[in-house]
Amino acid sequence: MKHGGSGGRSRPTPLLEVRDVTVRFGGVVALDAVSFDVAPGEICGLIGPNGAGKTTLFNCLSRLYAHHTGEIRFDGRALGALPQHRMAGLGIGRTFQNLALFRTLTVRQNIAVGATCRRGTGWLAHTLRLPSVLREEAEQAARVDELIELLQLRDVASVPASELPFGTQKRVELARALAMQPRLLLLDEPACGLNHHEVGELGSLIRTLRERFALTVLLVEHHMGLVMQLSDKLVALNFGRKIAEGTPAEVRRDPELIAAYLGAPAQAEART
Ligand SMILES: Nc1ncnc2c1ncn2[C@@H]1O[C@H](COP(=O)(O)OP(=O)(O)OP(=O)(O)O)[C@@H](O)[C@H]1O
Repeated sequence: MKHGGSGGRSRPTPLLEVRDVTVRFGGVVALDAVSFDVAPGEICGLIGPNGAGKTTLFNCLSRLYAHHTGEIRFDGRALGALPQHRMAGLGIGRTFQNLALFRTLTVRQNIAVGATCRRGTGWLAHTLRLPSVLREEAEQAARVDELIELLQLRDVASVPASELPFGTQKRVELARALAMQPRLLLLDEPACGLNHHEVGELGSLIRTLRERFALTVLLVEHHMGLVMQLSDKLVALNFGRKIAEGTPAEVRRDPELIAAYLGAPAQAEART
């Protein structure tokens, strides 16, 4: 049974609903009427060959890109209707394919930036140092400490991010995203650049984090071993179109997906 399911009878109300989303860059159709749902608590893998549209979809979910048609709903609310500055507090956290850390800030400071994105108190309360502000700051510091422990960053907490190995920087970025207390976590190629041992650890870490923080996860990943063993369901894209959706066992047998990865002639159609 899928995590977050209800005894296999009916699926719960989706946390994320993607409906007929289309994005064009000039003549290139990066996403072509893509639709799928992600249920609360689910780990959904988004797969497809290079240029399939996976990052474009992530960028639409973070409102970095606007979709031309269709609708994206998070917890029942249309994302397009929200001003961009409200996104940070909405409950969608993400990591980036090429890392987006503040390089000169320490590990602790990077993670703390994520925590302050969720600040609920206003500037006047901060100026007056009201008890609510002190309480909030204590809670944020405790969350940063917890994330430093969970992601095994204690020994490097005072080290500038730029001085750390790539795999450690990825854990810092993950911690910063979690500090925002997301309900939906978007992971863009978390296994990229990691060695075999680190990929194994990453799989267990993502599971642990899902349980600990009641997360729903959307995962873009080229590492098929990881995405197949971790995901409750998969959505496969090719040339911007959804070509398959289902459990890993169902999707891995899909002829169109196999052809897309092997580059069969049938898939060589232009997308313009
Ligand atoms: N900002 C942009 N301007 C123009 N074209 C873009 C832009 N972003 C993406 N594209 C194009 O849209 C298509 C989908 O790209 P996207 O990066 O979403 O694919 P992807 O599945 O994430 O690929 P990869 O696995 O290589 O990261 C590609 O043809 C890409 O060149």
